[in-house]
Amino acid sequence: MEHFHSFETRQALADALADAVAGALTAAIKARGRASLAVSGGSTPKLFFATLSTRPLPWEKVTVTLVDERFVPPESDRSNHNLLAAHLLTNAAAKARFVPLYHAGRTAEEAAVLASRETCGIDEPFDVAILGMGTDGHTASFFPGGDNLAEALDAAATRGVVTIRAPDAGEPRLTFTFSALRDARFLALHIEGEEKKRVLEAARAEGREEDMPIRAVLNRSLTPLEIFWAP
Ligand SMILES: O=C(O)[C@H](O)[C@@H](O)[C@H](O)[C@H](O)COP(=O)(O)O
Repeated sequence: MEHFHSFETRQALADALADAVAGALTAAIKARGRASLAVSGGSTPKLFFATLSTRPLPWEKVTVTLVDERFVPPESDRSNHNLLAAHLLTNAAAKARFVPLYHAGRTAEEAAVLASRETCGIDEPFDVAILGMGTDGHTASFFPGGDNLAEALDAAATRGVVTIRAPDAGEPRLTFTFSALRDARFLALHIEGEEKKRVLEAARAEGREEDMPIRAVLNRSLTPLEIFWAP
């Protein structure tokens, strides 16, 4: 099941997505005293992050982590941690607790084990998970041709963080498994531009998940997928 939300501008999308996320976090805090938010990196979410960061929430009760991370130090301009530090974990949201996936001085595999351990203290399921999508149909770090794709997409796999290496991924990646994302209480896909809309249409057509891993989310998520799109 999915709902498609279309906006005239990227700022209107950022406002609406920030409202929806703030609402979901507020509801979680009311129900359980705390909230969790897993976000994706890449270039698309900057405006949304900046907008969300100013929302007046009890951010000290919110734990933020990454859906996926590039295996680079946080100083790198390829780092999603770096992106969050600059755009999300600032303003009111500077009070949130951030749990990184990257670990210095470790192999990617060791970092995945550590990240799985450190993030398993976060309530399951995530209150909010926001996904992005690449024009090759990847989401999170579920890349076509990824060496660990079968495990990453296996709904029965242990929830946690695994490594993925893929020809188009650049550096090795750390990613939450599909099993850890598909039941988020609020699950959104944030995409912008006509090209990504066409890619989404192509993913909705029959085909193998391994070719366009976003299909796993479209077809097998346990929560209705809220798709936010602007030109
Ligand atoms: O670290 C990452 O690269 C991601 O989390 C990834 O899944 C991203 O959401 C898509 O690649 C879209 O990226 P863009 O927004 O840059 O198109």
